[in-house]
Amino acid sequence: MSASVHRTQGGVHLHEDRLTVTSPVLMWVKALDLLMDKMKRKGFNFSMVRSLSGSGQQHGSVFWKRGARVTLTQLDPSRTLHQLLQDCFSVSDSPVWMDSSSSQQCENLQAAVGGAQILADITGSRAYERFTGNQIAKVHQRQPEKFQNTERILLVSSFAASLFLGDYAAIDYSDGSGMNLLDIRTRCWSQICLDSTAPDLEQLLGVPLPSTSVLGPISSYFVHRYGFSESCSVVTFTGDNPASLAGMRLQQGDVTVSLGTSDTVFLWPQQLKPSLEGHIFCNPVDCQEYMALLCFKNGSLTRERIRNQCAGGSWEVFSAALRKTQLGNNGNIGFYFDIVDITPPIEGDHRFDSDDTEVSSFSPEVEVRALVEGQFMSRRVHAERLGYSTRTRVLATGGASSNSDIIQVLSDVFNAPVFTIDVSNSACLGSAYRALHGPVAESGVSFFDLLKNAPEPQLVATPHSAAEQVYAPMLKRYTRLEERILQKTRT
Ligand SMILES: Nc1ncnc2c1ncn2[C@@H]1O[C@H](COP(=O)(O)OP(=O)(O)O)[C@@H](O)[C@H]1O
Ligand SMILES: O=C(CO)[C@@H](O)[C@H](O)COP(=O)(O)O
Repeated sequence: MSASVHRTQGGVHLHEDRLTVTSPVLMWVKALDLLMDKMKRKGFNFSMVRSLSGSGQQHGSVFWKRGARVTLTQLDPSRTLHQLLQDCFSVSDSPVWMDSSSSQQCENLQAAVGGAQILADITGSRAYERFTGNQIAKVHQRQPEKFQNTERILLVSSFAASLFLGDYAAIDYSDGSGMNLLDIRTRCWSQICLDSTAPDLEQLLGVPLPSTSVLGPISSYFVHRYGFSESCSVVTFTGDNPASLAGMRLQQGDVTVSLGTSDTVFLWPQQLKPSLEGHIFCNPVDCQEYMALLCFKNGSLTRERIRNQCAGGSWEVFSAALRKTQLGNNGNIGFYFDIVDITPPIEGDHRFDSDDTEVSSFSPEVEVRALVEGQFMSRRVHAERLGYSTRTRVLATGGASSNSDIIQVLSDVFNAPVFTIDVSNSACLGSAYRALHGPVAESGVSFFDLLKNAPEPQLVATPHSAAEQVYAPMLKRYTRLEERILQKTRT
Protein backbone atom coordinates (compact mmCIF):
# COMPACT_ATOMS: atom_id res chain seq x y z
CA MET A 1 0.00 0.00 0.00
CA SER A 2 1.43 3.37 0.95
CA ALA A 3 4.82 1.76 1.65
CA SER A 4 5.31 1.14 -2.08
CA VAL A 5 4.70 4.85 -2.90
CA HIS A 6 7.22 5.83 -0.26
CA ARG A 7 9.71 3.13 -1.38
CA THR A 8 10.30 1.78 2.11
CA GLN A 9 11.39 -1.75 2.93
CA GLY A 10 9.81 -3.25 6.02
CA GLY A 11 8.26 0.19 6.53
CA VAL A 12 11.59 2.04 6.81
CA HIS A 13 14.37 3.69 4.85
CA LEU A 14 17.81 2.35 5.73
CA HIS A 15 20.22 5.18 4.83
CA GLU A 16 23.62 4.81 3.17
CA ASP A 17 25.54 4.86 6.46
CA ARG A 18 23.50 1.74 7.44
CA LEU A 19 22.96 3.36 10.84
CA THR A 20 20.31 5.97 10.11
CA VAL A 21 16.80 4.52 9.82
CA THR A 22 13.72 6.66 9.19
CA SER A 23 10.09 6.40 8.08
CA PRO A 24 8.13 9.04 6.18
CA VAL A 25 5.68 10.46 8.69
CA LEU A 26 3.07 11.01 5.96
CA MET A 27 3.15 7.26 5.25
CA TRP A 28 1.86 6.66 8.79
CA VAL A 29 -0.84 9.31 8.28
CA LYS A 30 -1.90 7.65 5.00
CA ALA A 31 -1.98 4.26 6.69
CA LEU A 32 -4.49 5.64 9.21
CA ASP A 33 -6.61 7.11 6.38
CA LEU A 34 -6.61 3.72 4.64
CA LEU A 35 -7.47 1.81 7.81
CA MET A 36 -10.34 4.11 8.75
CA ASP A 37 -11.76 4.14 5.20
CA LYS A 38 -11.59 0.36 5.06
CA MET A 39 -13.46 0.03 8.38
CA LYS A 40 -16.08 2.48 7.13
CA ARG A 41 -16.53 0.53 3.88
CA LYS A 42 -16.95 -2.68 5.90
CA GLY A 43 -19.78 -1.00 7.83
CA PHE A 44 -18.06 -0.68 11.24
CA ASN A 45 -20.38 1.20 13.60
CA PHE A 46 -18.09 3.94 14.94
CA SER A 47 -20.91 5.51 16.98
CA MET A 48 -20.71 2.59 19.43
CA VAL A 49 -17.13 3.40 20.47
CA ARG A 50 -17.13 4.95 23.97
CA SER A 51 -13.38 5.44 24.28
CA LEU A 52 -10.30 4.55 22.29
CA SER A 53 -6.58 4.20 22.82
CA GLY A 54 -3.67 2.86 20.80
CA SER A 55 0.04 2.15 20.67
CA GLY A 56 3.03 2.83 18.47
CA GLN A 57 6.57 1.60 18.09
CA GLN A 58 8.63 3.02 20.92
CA HIS A 59 11.28 5.78 20.65
CA GLY A 60 10.38 7.08 17.13
CA SER A 61 9.76 10.84 16.96
CA VAL A 62 7.52 13.20 15.02
CA PHE A 63 8.45 16.86 14.55
CA TRP A 64 5.43 19.12 14.04
CA LYS A 65 6.15 22.35 12.16
CA ARG A 66 5.43 25.81 13.59
CA GLY A 67 1.78 26.60 12.91
CA ALA A 68 0.74 22.94 12.59
CA ARG A 69 -1.45 23.05 15.68
CA VAL A 70 -3.82 25.48 13.99
CA THR A 71 -4.24 23.04 11.08
CA LEU A 72 -4.67 20.09 13.43
CA THR A 73 -7.46 21.77 15.38
CA GLN A 74 -9.43 22.72 12.22
CA LEU A 75 -9.45 19.60 10.06
CA ASP A 76 -11.94 19.60 7.18
CA PRO A 77 -13.81 16.24 7.29
CA SER A 78 -14.31 16.15 3.50
CA ARG A 79 -10.56 15.62 2.96
CA THR A 80 -8.09 12.91 3.99
CA LEU A 81 -5.66 13.47 6.85
CA HIS A 82 -2.66 13.07 4.59
CA GLN A 83 -3.93 15.81 2.28
CA LEU A 84 -4.63 18.09 5.22
CA LEU A 85 -1.37 17.47 7.07
CA GLN A 86 1.07 17.43 4.12
CA ASP A 87 2.77 20.62 5.20
CA CYS A 88 2.67 20.08 8.95
CA PHE A 89 6.00 18.39 9.67
CA SER A 90 9.36 20.13 9.98
CA VAL A 91 11.17 16.77 9.66
CA SER A 92 9.45 14.65 7.01
CA ASP A 93 11.49 11.48 7.71
CA SER A 94 10.96 10.47 11.30
CA PRO A 95 13.79 8.71 13.15
CA VAL A 96 12.53 5.24 14.19
CA TRP A 97 13.50 2.64 16.82
CA MET A 98 15.89 0.85 14.44
CA ASP A 99 18.15 3.90 14.16
CA SER A 100 21.61 3.60 15.69
CA SER A 101 23.24 6.73 14.29
CA SER A 102 23.34 8.87 17.44
CA SER A 103 26.39 7.40 19.27
CA GLN A 104 28.03 10.80 19.60
CA GLN A 105 24.91 12.31 21.16
CA CYS A 106 24.72 9.35 23.57
CA GLU A 107 28.29 9.95 24.69
CA ASN A 108 27.59 13.65 25.16
CA LEU A 109 24.52 12.99 27.31
CA GLN A 110 26.28 10.46 29.52
CA ALA A 111 29.22 12.82 29.97
CA ALA A 112 26.87 15.69 30.87
CA VAL A 113 25.05 13.81 33.63
CA GLY A 114 28.19 12.17 35.06
CA GLY A 115 28.19 8.72 33.50
CA ALA A 116 26.11 5.87 32.10
CA GLN A 117 24.94 4.48 35.46
CA ILE A 118 23.85 7.92 36.67
CA LEU A 119 21.83 8.39 33.49
CA ALA A 120 20.29 4.93 34.05
CA ASP A 121 19.45 5.85 37.65
CA ILE A 122 17.60 8.96 36.46
CA THR A 123 15.92 7.78 33.25
CA GLY A 124 15.84 3.97 33.64
CA SER A 125 18.38 3.37 30.85
CA ARG A 126 21.95 4.28 29.96
CA ALA A 127 22.10 6.25 26.70
CA TYR A 128 20.79 4.28 23.72
CA GLU A 129 21.04 5.48 20.13
CA ARG A 130 17.36 4.87 19.37
CA PHE A 131 16.13 6.71 22.49
CA THR A 132 14.31 9.85 21.46
CA GLY A 133 16.39 12.43 23.36
CA ASN A 134 19.52 11.39 21.49
CA GLN A 135 17.63 11.50 18.20
CA ILE A 136 16.37 14.99 19.02
CA ALA A 137 19.93 16.10 19.85
CA LYS A 138 21.05 14.81 16.45
CA VAL A 139 18.29 16.70 14.60
CA HIS A 140 19.18 19.85 16.56
CA GLN A 141 22.87 19.55 15.62
CA ARG A 142 22.57 18.33 12.02
CA GLN A 143 19.38 20.04 10.85
CA PRO A 144 19.26 23.25 12.93
CA GLU A 145 16.83 25.02 10.57
CA LYS A 146 14.33 22.20 10.79
CA PHE A 147 14.71 22.13 14.56
CA GLN A 148 14.11 25.89 14.73
CA ASN A 149 10.97 25.43 12.67
CA THR A 150 9.54 22.85 15.10
CA GLU A 151 6.54 23.58 17.34
CA ARG A 152 6.07 20.21 19.09
CA ILE A 153 7.98 16.92 19.28
CA LEU A 154 5.95 13.78 19.98
CA LEU A 155 6.52 10.04 20.09
CA VAL A 156 4.84 7.84 17.48
CA SER A 157 2.21 6.89 20.07
CA SER A 158 1.30 10.45 21.14
CA PHE A 159 1.47 11.54 17.49
CA ALA A 160 -1.18 8.94 16.61
CA ALA A 161 -3.29 10.05 19.60
CA SER A 162 -3.03 13.66 18.32
CA LEU A 163 -4.64 12.66 15.03
CA PHE A 164 -7.71 11.36 16.89
CA LEU A 165 -7.74 14.21 19.40
CA GLY A 166 -7.32 16.99 16.81
CA ASP A 167 -4.71 18.60 19.05
CA TYR A 168 -1.29 17.77 20.47
CA ALA A 169 -1.62 14.76 22.79
CA ALA A 170 0.57 14.36 25.87
CA ILE A 171 3.42 11.87 25.99
CA ASP A 172 2.54 9.22 28.59
CA TYR A 173 4.93 8.23 31.40
CA SER A 174 5.49 4.72 30.11
CA ASP A 175 6.44 5.47 26.49
CA GLY A 176 8.10 8.67 27.74
CA SER A 177 10.54 6.47 29.69
CA GLY A 178 12.10 5.41 26.37
CA MET A 179 13.59 8.83 25.67
CA ASN A 180 16.54 9.23 28.11
CA LEU A 181 14.75 12.42 29.19
CA LEU A 182 12.15 11.47 31.80
CA ASP A 183 13.02 11.06 35.47
CA ILE A 184 11.27 7.73 36.12
CA ARG A 185 11.00 8.39 39.88
CA THR A 186 9.48 11.90 39.81
CA ARG A 187 7.78 11.29 36.44
CA CYS A 188 8.81 14.78 35.28
CA TRP A 189 11.28 15.70 32.57
CA SER A 190 14.82 15.65 33.99
CA GLN A 191 16.16 19.20 33.73
CA ILE A 192 19.78 18.10 33.32
CA CYS A 193 18.83 15.71 30.51
CA LEU A 194 16.69 18.34 28.75
CA ASP A 195 19.45 20.94 29.02
CA SER A 196 22.08 18.54 27.66
CA THR A 197 19.91 17.55 24.70
CA ALA A 198 18.56 20.67 22.97
CA PRO A 199 17.20 24.14 23.82
CA ASP A 200 13.56 24.81 24.73
CA LEU A 201 12.73 21.14 25.07
CA GLU A 202 10.29 21.52 27.93
CA GLN A 203 7.94 23.55 25.70
CA LEU A 204 8.59 21.36 22.68
CA LEU A 205 7.67 18.14 24.53
CA GLY A 206 4.71 19.37 26.59
CA VAL A 207 3.81 18.01 30.04
CA PRO A 208 3.96 14.19 30.34
CA LEU A 209 0.85 12.48 31.78
CA PRO A 210 -0.02 9.18 33.48
CA SER A 211 -0.61 6.40 30.94
CA THR A 212 -4.22 6.07 32.10
CA SER A 213 -5.19 9.73 31.43
CA VAL A 214 -8.21 10.69 29.39
CA LEU A 215 -7.00 13.37 26.97
CA GLY A 216 -10.40 14.64 25.88
CA PRO A 217 -13.14 13.89 23.34
CA ILE A 218 -12.40 12.70 19.81
CA SER A 219 -12.05 15.54 17.27
CA SER A 220 -15.02 16.73 15.24
CA TYR A 221 -13.15 15.52 12.11
CA PHE A 222 -13.72 11.89 13.19
CA VAL A 223 -17.26 12.62 14.33
CA HIS A 224 -18.24 14.02 10.94
CA ARG A 225 -16.14 11.88 8.63
CA TYR A 226 -16.65 8.48 10.31
CA GLY A 227 -19.65 8.89 12.61
CA PHE A 228 -17.95 8.64 16.02
CA SER A 229 -20.01 9.88 18.96
CA GLU A 230 -19.06 13.35 20.21
CA SER A 231 -18.64 11.86 23.68
CA CYS A 232 -16.08 9.22 22.61
CA SER A 233 -12.94 9.85 24.68
CA VAL A 234 -9.31 9.48 23.68
CA VAL A 235 -7.13 7.78 26.33
CA THR A 236 -3.35 8.39 26.15
CA PHE A 237 -1.64 6.14 23.65
CA THR A 238 1.54 4.34 24.73
CA GLY A 239 4.43 2.28 23.32
CA ASP A 240 3.83 -1.10 21.70
CA ASN A 241 5.63 -2.98 24.49
CA PRO A 242 3.80 -1.25 27.36
CA ALA A 243 0.52 -1.85 25.48
CA SER A 244 1.50 -5.48 25.08
CA LEU A 245 2.09 -5.77 28.84
CA ALA A 246 -1.49 -4.52 29.28
CA GLY A 247 -2.81 -6.97 26.66
CA MET A 248 -1.15 -9.95 28.34
CA ARG A 249 -2.24 -8.66 31.80
CA LEU A 250 1.28 -9.48 32.91
CA GLN A 251 1.77 -9.89 36.67
CA GLN A 252 4.82 -10.03 38.92
CA GLY A 253 6.61 -13.38 38.37
CA ASP A 254 5.55 -13.68 34.70
CA VAL A 255 7.89 -13.00 31.83
CA THR A 256 6.64 -12.01 28.36
CA VAL A 257 8.64 -12.93 25.28
CA SER A 258 7.39 -10.91 22.32
CA LEU A 259 8.37 -12.26 18.90
CA GLY A 260 7.69 -9.37 16.53
CA THR A 261 9.91 -7.43 14.13
CA SER A 262 12.11 -6.93 17.17
CA ASP A 263 12.02 -9.53 19.92
CA THR A 264 11.49 -8.11 23.37
CA VAL A 265 11.44 -9.63 26.83
CA PHE A 266 9.63 -7.82 29.60
CA LEU A 267 8.65 -8.32 33.18
CA TRP A 268 7.25 -6.50 36.20
CA PRO A 269 10.33 -5.99 38.42
CA GLN A 270 10.17 -6.41 42.19
CA GLN A 271 12.72 -3.67 42.77
CA LEU A 272 13.63 -0.52 40.94
CA LYS A 273 17.24 -1.24 40.01
CA PRO A 274 18.23 0.31 36.66
CA SER A 275 21.43 -1.16 35.21
CA LEU A 276 23.63 -0.76 32.16
CA GLU A 277 21.77 -3.48 30.25
CA GLY A 278 18.05 -3.24 29.54
CA HIS A 279 15.51 -0.59 30.38
CA ILE A 280 13.16 0.36 33.19
CA PHE A 281 9.97 2.10 32.09
CA CYS A 282 7.10 3.46 34.15
CA ASN A 283 4.37 0.82 34.21
CA PRO A 284 1.50 1.56 31.81
CA VAL A 285 -1.32 0.06 33.92
CA ASP A 286 -0.24 1.07 37.44
CA CYS A 287 1.37 4.50 37.62
CA GLN A 288 3.26 3.72 40.85
CA GLU A 289 4.98 0.65 39.39
CA TYR A 290 7.58 -0.13 36.70
CA MET A 291 8.27 -2.54 33.84
CA ALA A 292 11.67 -3.88 32.78
CA LEU A 293 12.44 -4.53 29.12
CA LEU A 294 15.15 -5.92 26.88
CA CYS A 295 15.10 -5.33 23.13
CA PHE A 296 16.71 -7.64 20.56
CA LYS A 297 16.89 -6.08 17.09
CA ASN A 298 17.41 -9.34 15.20
CA GLY A 299 14.03 -11.01 15.73
CA SER A 300 11.58 -11.96 13.00
CA LEU A 301 13.53 -10.45 10.12
CA THR A 302 16.47 -12.74 10.93
CA ARG A 303 14.14 -15.73 11.29
CA GLU A 304 12.76 -14.81 7.86
CA ARG A 305 16.29 -14.69 6.38
CA ILE A 306 17.14 -18.18 7.67
CA ARG A 307 13.70 -19.43 6.56
CA ASN A 308 14.47 -18.12 3.05
CA GLN A 309 17.99 -19.59 3.01
CA CYS A 310 17.25 -22.96 4.61
CA ALA A 311 13.53 -23.64 4.21
CA GLY A 312 12.68 -22.34 0.73
CA GLY A 313 10.79 -19.39 2.23
CA SER A 314 8.21 -21.64 3.95
CA TRP A 315 7.34 -21.48 7.67
CA GLU A 316 5.99 -25.02 7.28
CA VAL A 317 9.40 -26.35 6.13
CA PHE A 318 11.09 -24.25 8.83
CA SER A 319 8.82 -25.84 11.47
CA ALA A 320 9.44 -29.32 10.08
CA ALA A 321 13.20 -28.75 10.57
CA LEU A 322 12.55 -27.98 14.25
CA ARG A 323 10.51 -31.17 14.62
CA LYS A 324 13.16 -33.32 12.89
CA THR A 325 16.13 -32.09 14.94
CA GLN A 326 16.82 -32.91 18.56
CA LEU A 327 16.69 -30.82 21.70
CA GLY A 328 20.15 -29.30 22.09
CA ASN A 329 20.98 -29.73 18.38
CA ASN A 330 23.79 -32.22 19.16
CA GLY A 331 25.72 -29.43 20.84
CA ASN A 332 25.75 -27.07 17.84
CA ILE A 333 25.18 -23.43 18.79
CA GLY A 334 24.59 -20.46 16.46
CA PHE A 335 24.46 -16.66 16.74
CA TYR A 336 22.67 -14.82 13.90
CA PHE A 337 22.70 -11.03 13.72
CA ASP A 338 21.83 -9.29 10.41
CA ILE A 339 22.52 -5.88 11.95
CA VAL A 340 24.41 -4.87 15.08
CA ASP A 341 22.09 -5.82 17.91
CA ILE A 342 21.20 -3.93 21.06
CA THR A 343 21.41 -6.97 23.35
CA PRO A 344 24.31 -7.76 22.91
CA PRO A 345 26.09 -5.49 20.37
CA ILE A 346 27.10 -8.29 17.98
CA GLU A 347 26.83 -8.48 14.17
CA GLY A 348 27.13 -11.39 11.71
CA ASP A 349 26.63 -15.16 11.89
CA HIS A 350 28.78 -17.25 14.24
CA ARG A 351 28.48 -21.05 14.40
CA PHE A 352 30.10 -23.42 16.92
CA ASP A 353 30.16 -27.22 17.07
CA SER A 354 29.87 -29.24 20.29
CA ASP A 355 33.59 -28.63 21.05
CA ASP A 356 33.09 -24.85 20.83
CA THR A 357 35.10 -24.81 17.61
CA GLU A 358 33.91 -22.14 15.17
CA VAL A 359 32.59 -23.70 11.93
CA SER A 360 31.56 -21.99 8.70
CA SER A 361 28.24 -23.74 8.06
CA PHE A 362 25.56 -26.11 9.34
CA SER A 363 23.16 -28.28 7.37
CA PRO A 364 19.88 -26.42 6.69
CA GLU A 365 17.96 -28.27 9.43
CA VAL A 366 20.69 -27.80 12.03
CA GLU A 367 20.88 -24.13 11.03
CA VAL A 368 17.16 -23.61 11.66
CA ARG A 369 17.35 -25.17 15.16
CA ALA A 370 20.61 -23.35 15.95
CA LEU A 371 18.92 -20.04 15.10
CA VAL A 372 15.81 -20.60 17.22
CA GLU A 373 17.64 -22.20 20.18
CA GLY A 374 20.32 -19.49 20.03
CA GLN A 375 17.76 -16.68 20.02
CA PHE A 376 15.91 -18.15 23.00
CA MET A 377 19.09 -18.91 24.96
CA SER A 378 20.00 -15.27 24.47
CA ARG A 379 16.53 -14.15 25.65
CA ARG A 380 16.84 -16.32 28.81
CA VAL A 381 20.46 -15.44 29.67
CA HIS A 382 19.78 -11.71 29.40
CA ALA A 383 16.38 -11.95 31.16
CA GLU A 384 18.13 -13.60 34.11
CA ARG A 385 20.51 -10.66 34.32
CA LEU A 386 17.46 -8.39 34.42
CA GLY A 387 16.00 -10.23 37.42
CA TYR A 388 14.01 -13.10 35.86
CA SER A 389 14.52 -16.13 38.08
CA THR A 390 11.31 -17.91 38.88
CA ARG A 391 10.36 -20.73 36.57
CA THR A 392 6.73 -19.64 36.43
CA ARG A 393 4.91 -18.97 33.21
CA VAL A 394 6.27 -17.50 30.00
CA LEU A 395 3.73 -15.44 28.07
CA ALA A 396 4.42 -15.42 24.32
CA THR A 397 3.13 -12.84 21.87
CA GLY A 398 3.97 -11.22 18.50
CA GLY A 399 3.75 -12.63 14.97
CA ALA A 400 5.97 -15.69 15.51
CA SER A 401 4.04 -16.79 18.63
CA SER A 402 1.48 -18.35 16.26
CA ASN A 403 4.12 -20.97 15.30
CA SER A 404 3.74 -23.92 17.69
CA ASP A 405 7.15 -25.45 16.85
CA ILE A 406 8.95 -22.20 17.64
CA ILE A 407 6.95 -21.97 20.89
CA GLN A 408 7.94 -25.53 21.86
CA VAL A 409 11.63 -24.53 21.63
CA LEU A 410 10.86 -21.45 23.75
CA SER A 411 9.28 -23.67 26.41
CA ASP A 412 12.23 -26.10 26.36
CA VAL A 413 14.92 -23.42 26.56
CA PHE A 414 13.14 -21.58 29.41
CA ASN A 415 12.12 -24.92 30.98
CA ALA A 416 8.74 -23.36 31.67
CA PRO A 417 5.16 -23.63 30.43
CA VAL A 418 4.29 -21.15 27.68
CA PHE A 419 0.93 -19.38 27.47
CA THR A 420 -0.53 -17.23 24.71
CA ILE A 421 -3.68 -15.19 24.30
CA ASP A 422 -5.88 -15.91 21.32
CA VAL A 423 -4.78 -12.79 19.42
CA SER A 424 -1.10 -12.60 18.51
CA ASN A 425 -1.32 -8.77 18.55
CA SER A 426 -1.36 -8.22 22.30
CA ALA A 427 -0.46 -4.52 21.88
CA CYS A 428 -3.75 -4.02 20.07
CA LEU A 429 -5.74 -5.90 22.71
CA GLY A 430 -3.88 -4.00 25.44
CA SER A 431 -4.91 -0.72 23.82
CA ALA A 432 -8.56 -1.78 23.93
CA TYR A 433 -8.19 -2.74 27.62
CA ARG A 434 -6.53 0.60 28.34
CA ALA A 435 -9.33 2.45 26.54
CA LEU A 436 -11.77 0.72 28.88
CA HIS A 437 -9.67 1.45 31.97
CA GLY A 438 -8.80 5.14 31.29
CA PRO A 439 -12.26 6.62 32.01
CA VAL A 440 -12.54 4.80 35.39
CA ALA A 441 -8.89 4.92 36.48
CA GLU A 442 -9.20 8.28 38.22
CA SER A 443 -11.96 6.98 40.46
CA GLY A 444 -9.50 4.36 41.73
CA VAL A 445 -10.61 1.24 39.80
CA SER A 446 -7.54 -0.93 39.21
CA PHE A 447 -6.73 -2.32 35.77
CA PHE A 448 -6.73 -5.89 37.06
CA ASP A 449 -10.06 -5.58 38.89
CA LEU A 450 -11.70 -4.12 35.83
CA LEU A 451 -10.43 -6.96 33.64
CA LYS A 452 -10.77 -9.87 36.04
CA ASN A 453 -13.26 -11.59 33.74
CA ALA A 454 -11.25 -11.13 30.54
CA PRO A 455 -10.12 -14.41 28.90
CA GLU A 456 -7.06 -15.95 30.56
CA PRO A 457 -3.94 -16.83 28.52
CA GLN A 458 -4.02 -20.46 27.35
CA LEU A 459 -1.31 -23.08 27.90
CA VAL A 460 0.26 -23.89 24.51
CA ALA A 461 3.50 -25.71 25.36
CA THR A 462 5.12 -27.52 28.28
CA PRO A 463 8.83 -28.25 28.47
CA HIS A 464 10.25 -31.64 27.49
CA SER A 465 11.27 -33.71 30.54
CA ALA A 466 14.94 -33.55 29.43
CA ALA A 467 14.91 -29.79 28.85
CA GLU A 468 16.80 -28.68 31.95
CA GLN A 469 19.42 -31.41 31.59
CA VAL A 470 20.07 -30.40 27.98
CA TYR A 471 19.91 -26.62 28.26
CA ALA A 472 21.51 -25.93 31.68
CA PRO A 473 25.03 -26.72 30.33
CA MET A 474 24.23 -25.19 26.94
CA LEU A 475 23.19 -21.89 28.53
CA LYS A 476 26.59 -21.75 30.24
CA ARG A 477 28.33 -22.45 26.92
CA TYR A 478 26.15 -19.85 25.19
CA THR A 479 27.18 -17.21 27.76
CA ARG A 480 30.88 -18.06 27.29
CA LEU A 481 30.65 -18.04 23.50
CA GLU A 482 28.77 -14.74 23.46
CA GLU A 483 31.54 -13.21 25.57
CA ARG A 484 34.14 -14.67 23.18
CA ILE A 485 32.42 -13.03 20.18
CA LEU A 486 32.09 -9.74 22.03
CA GLN A 487 35.80 -9.76 22.89
CA LYS A 488 36.69 -10.46 19.27
CA THR A 489 34.46 -7.56 18.20
CA ARG A 490 36.18 -5.20 20.66
CA THR A 491 39.71 -5.99 19.39
N1 LIG B 1 3.99 -18.81 11.14
C1 LIG B 1 4.97 -17.98 11.48
N2 LIG B 1 6.13 -18.48 11.96
C2 LIG B 1 7.13 -17.65 12.33
N3 LIG B 1 7.07 -16.30 12.24
C3 LIG B 1 5.93 -15.75 11.77
C4 LIG B 1 4.83 -16.56 11.37
N4 LIG B 1 3.85 -15.71 10.95
C5 LIG B 1 4.33 -14.44 11.08
N5 LIG B 1 5.58 -14.45 11.57
C6 LIG B 1 6.48 -13.32 11.81
O1 LIG B 1 5.81 -12.31 12.53
C7 LIG B 1 6.39 -11.05 12.19
C8 LIG B 1 5.45 -9.89 12.50
O2 LIG B 1 5.23 -9.84 13.88
P1 LIG B 1 4.38 -8.63 14.52
O3 LIG B 1 4.30 -8.90 15.98
O4 LIG B 1 3.12 -8.47 13.77
O5 LIG B 1 5.35 -7.40 14.17
P2 LIG B 1 5.61 -5.98 14.88
O6 LIG B 1 6.61 -6.24 15.98
O7 LIG B 1 6.25 -5.14 13.79
O8 LIG B 1 4.29 -5.49 15.37
C9 LIG B 1 6.71 -11.17 10.71
O9 LIG B 1 7.86 -10.40 10.41
C10 LIG B 1 6.91 -12.67 10.50
O10 LIG B 1 8.29 -12.94 10.32
O1 LIG C 1 12.80 -0.48 20.43
C1 LIG C 1 11.95 -1.25 20.85
C2 LIG C 1 11.71 -1.42 22.29
O2 LIG C 1 12.63 -0.75 23.10
C3 LIG C 1 11.05 -1.97 19.85
O3 LIG C 1 10.43 -3.08 20.45
C4 LIG C 1 10.04 -1.01 19.28
O4 LIG C 1 9.11 -0.67 20.31
C5 LIG C 1 9.26 -1.48 18.05
O5 LIG C 1 9.33 -2.79 17.79
P1 LIG C 1 8.44 -3.64 16.71
O6 LIG C 1 7.04 -3.66 17.24
O7 LIG C 1 8.55 -2.95 15.40
O8 LIG C 1 9.07 -4.97 16.79
